[in-house]
Amino acid sequence: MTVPLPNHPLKEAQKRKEDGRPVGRHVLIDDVVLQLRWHAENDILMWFFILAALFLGAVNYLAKGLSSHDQANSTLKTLCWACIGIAAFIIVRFVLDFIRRSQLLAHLPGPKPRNWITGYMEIAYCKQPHRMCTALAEQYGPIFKFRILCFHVVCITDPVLATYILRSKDFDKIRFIYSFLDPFLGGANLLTGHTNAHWRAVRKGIVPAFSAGNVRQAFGHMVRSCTALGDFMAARGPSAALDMDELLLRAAMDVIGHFGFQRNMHAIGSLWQPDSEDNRNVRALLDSTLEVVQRAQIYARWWRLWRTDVRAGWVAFGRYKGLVRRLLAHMKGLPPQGGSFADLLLRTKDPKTGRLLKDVQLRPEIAALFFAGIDTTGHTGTFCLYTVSQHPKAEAKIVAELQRLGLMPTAEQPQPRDLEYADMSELPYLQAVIKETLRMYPPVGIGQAKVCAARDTRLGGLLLPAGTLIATPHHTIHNVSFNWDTPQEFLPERWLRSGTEYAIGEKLLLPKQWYQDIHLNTDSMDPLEGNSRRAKRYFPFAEGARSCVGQSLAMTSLLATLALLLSRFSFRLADQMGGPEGVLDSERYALVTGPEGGMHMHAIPRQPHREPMQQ
Ligand code: HEM
Repeated sequence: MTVPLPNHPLKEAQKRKEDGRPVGRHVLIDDVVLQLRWHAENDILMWFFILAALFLGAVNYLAKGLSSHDQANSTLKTLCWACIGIAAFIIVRFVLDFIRRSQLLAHLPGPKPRNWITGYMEIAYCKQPHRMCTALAEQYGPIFKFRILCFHVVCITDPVLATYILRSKDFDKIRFIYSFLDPFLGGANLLTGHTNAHWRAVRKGIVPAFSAGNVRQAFGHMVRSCTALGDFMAARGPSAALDMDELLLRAAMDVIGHFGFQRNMHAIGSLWQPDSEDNRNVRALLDSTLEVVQRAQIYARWWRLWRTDVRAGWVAFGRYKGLVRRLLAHMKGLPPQGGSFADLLLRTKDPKTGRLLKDVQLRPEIAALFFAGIDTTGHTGTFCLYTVSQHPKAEAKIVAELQRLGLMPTAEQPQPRDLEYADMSELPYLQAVIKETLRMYPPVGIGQAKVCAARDTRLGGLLLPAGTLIATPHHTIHNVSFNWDTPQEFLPERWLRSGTEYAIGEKLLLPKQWYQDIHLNTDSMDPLEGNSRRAKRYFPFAEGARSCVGQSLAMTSLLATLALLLSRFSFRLADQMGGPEGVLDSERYALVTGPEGGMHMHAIPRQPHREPMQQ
């Protein structure tokens, strides 16, 4: 069906040798040409030859003045011309390839670039590219294309094709884009690396840490941390406009610190002592995590060290790395506890050497866990509180659910019983609220699948030329009118029906030939078809092999946090947020979508409320 795609053409030749397939001369030439093009697209080889030509030219010029050896000069000249020739060859090949790609994709609809050279660059630099993509999908349909510089991007929001791409092994993450994070995380890691043997070893090694048993074990800590957060909010009183985003990021940091590394991060506890060393550390850590996320786009201007924000970004990355080093030292000092994240990671072996991972390999994995877990969970919790505050009927239903479980203070029972792990499965409406919020505000809004084909690839009836980036933007898939009824409405009730995440109806969005050889269906009424055969239209945690490893932890921690906070408080948006329009305006995508400047809310205690816990 689709041509299996390697990430690098040389690897393809190697694989062919390993599989015992012929590696003829023409195949090798093909590989070399592909390799040159691959490098040209990554600029490396082209720049190498251009710089080499310039260098040799300069040496030749100097040598002319200093030496009378004509032969040396002519050798340098020849080398110089050879470099120019190779660089020109790469450029010509690249231009021809670019034209070919443009022609092959010409039949797809898409916005016209405002500027011929940069293409549709504004989507890469705007504050809300996820919303821009959604608007484009409404205008151009389930498949459209745009170009950023020389990169052609095909955006796929059709559920069948998107599900196929996310599940298929033929499409990998594009390292070119993810590798921009590596310097900040200390190297390639579970999140940013290729789907290769190393990734498989790490993923397989740490997956058991996220088992239901381990999440259950961490539950007591989640409850204690959120109760302390509630006590802090109660002490501040209803008139204070609390930045709920910061508070929930702190809660997420506490959960991940404890879950992953059995380390008390004091993120909530230190709120009581704003001038303490602990709070300063947490603030620095929080800032640096935020910096890593919000300033990830810094790569575009990392060298502008005269700019204070760029310098602040670098300082933050330095702090982040310091934290990771301390966490690794802490992990190594822990008694071995079979099954914990720290223990499993320390026992993971490098598939190349067969030895335990080295410190340089462990650090990026630790950084990635913090990076991937804190902002996603924190911002989701924030948007949940926001949506509930805007929908009193939904809030009333959550309150009724909590009341039924005896988790709300009542006149007869002013001190409700403690939240237990078993309650998590008894909160279907609150779960529906979280799912609906993740539909409308998926933190990874632009989606995971920036996958790149290294060879022409057939995707159903669509031929994707080599080098095309494929995006399956989660926000768009979740919010376009052709995938959902009334997508703009906050309707947790839709999640009370089973199978809501699957594409519904017999109707396919595109002509039948677009789906050739893709054996996924959109008939959600057929229970005989396994879920793996059904097309999805909901991917907050992505899908397939590269889906979120921490989703069970995230969902449990969100449920517990929201149940505890909503049982004690009712939330009202602070005036300074400027109402729903202001919140919409503040939304900012920087790898993760969050409210820029925080989400300020008043926490109004429900009567009668608990006594604040003594710190
Ligand atoms: C509401 C919360 C969360 C959401 C919506 C979320 C969403 C996602 C998504 C969409 C991806 C794929 C991203 C990409 O490949 O570009 C991802 C990957 C990942 N997430 Fe999460 N995540 C959440 C919480 C967490 C937590 C709590 C952890 C760990 C403590 C975590 C750890 C990871 C890791 C390690 C990956 C990379 C997995 C791989 O490629 O093998 N996430 N997450």
